[in-house]
Amino acid sequence: MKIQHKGGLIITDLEQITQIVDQMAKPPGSLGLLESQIKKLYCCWGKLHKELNPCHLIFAADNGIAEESVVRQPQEITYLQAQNMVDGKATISCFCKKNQIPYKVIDVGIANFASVGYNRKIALGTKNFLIEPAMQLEEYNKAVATGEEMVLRAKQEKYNIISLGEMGIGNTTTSSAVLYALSDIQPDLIVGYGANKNNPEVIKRKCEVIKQGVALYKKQLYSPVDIIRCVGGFDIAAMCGAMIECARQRMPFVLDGFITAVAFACAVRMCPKVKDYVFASHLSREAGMIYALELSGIAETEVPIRAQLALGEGTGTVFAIVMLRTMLDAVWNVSKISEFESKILTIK
Ligand SMILES: O=C(O)c1ccc[n+]([C@@H]2O[C@H](COP(=O)([O-])O)[C@@H](O)[C@H]2O)c1
Ligand SMILES: Cc1cc2nc[nH]c2cc1C
Repeated sequence: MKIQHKGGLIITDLEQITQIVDQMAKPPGSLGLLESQIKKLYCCWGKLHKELNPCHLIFAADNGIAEESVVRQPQEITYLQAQNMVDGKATISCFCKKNQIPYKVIDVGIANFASVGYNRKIALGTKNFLIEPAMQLEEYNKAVATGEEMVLRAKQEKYNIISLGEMGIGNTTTSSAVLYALSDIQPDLIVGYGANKNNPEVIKRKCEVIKQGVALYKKQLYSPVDIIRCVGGFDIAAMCGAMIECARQRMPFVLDGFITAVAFACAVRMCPKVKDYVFASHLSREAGMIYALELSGIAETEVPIRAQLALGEGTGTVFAIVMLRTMLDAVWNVSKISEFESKILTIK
């Protein structure tokens, strides 16, 4: 890897990137996690970029399991909120616009005959996994291919970092089911309120559904592919495909909350080098978040933001992008500590 720093210095490895950050006029290490993140960013790219050029991808889909009383929200909200995103009227749209982050909404399976954003609709939602597998292998493959396609497009469009978000009523249940099947961590630890804050009935029902669903397919769940296909969702499959494509393209990507973290846990199992490209953004309020991160080897200390967020859509990623963008600018514009020395000598 060769990176050219201002002043013509050629940087050939991580040690030298470290040097640039350490040479900034500040006490060594005083920018904490931002320092290690910026070093990781350059390792991902393997070349000089002075600007962060982010693209935010939101995968939207419905989940058949929503009909099992695991949510209090009507399924139609997936369609309506995805449309709000496209129309600039969702939280993620406002967050992105305010921070000059282009975003794309990709319909991978909203349960409405009309499509929203990029039409990559695979079906009108997945199936209810208490009755039959959430999706067929062919459908899983289509979702993964859509994730890959969107990352390849972003690469061609010269974006140099991807952030991921999702929208789908019922997807905290599919995510907990996937995490349970992947890890065997007990459901009561990894089930949260989702979009139904402080509703204990929902938690109880989610735990039952997850145990029952995973037991139903026990003999088929050998790999993350089987798990996503049987109890997951199109959004999880698409994000998994996107993350693996990011690793192939040397494209760093930013996680949001629980659903993205579960997709990541699957992606890492399938392709361990995905871990070299991931940036966590926040610690979602959803109970399973910490377990999903831990399972995929991300320590709590690597997560920059704790703000009790639990919205999804990729809202937490926006703040992580702003942090990275701000730090990148400082790396190239803060003067060097060595410049103090010459000035002090001059004064003397
Ligand atoms: O990202 C998270 O951590 C997160 C936590 C709770 C809820 N959500 C969002 O809420 C929806 C899923 O909640 P639920 O209760 O319908 O499973 C879905 O659209 C997610 O984007 C997201
Ligand atoms: C209104 C609403 C917006 C959302 N955005 C992501 N998940 C959501 C769930 C609901 C219910």
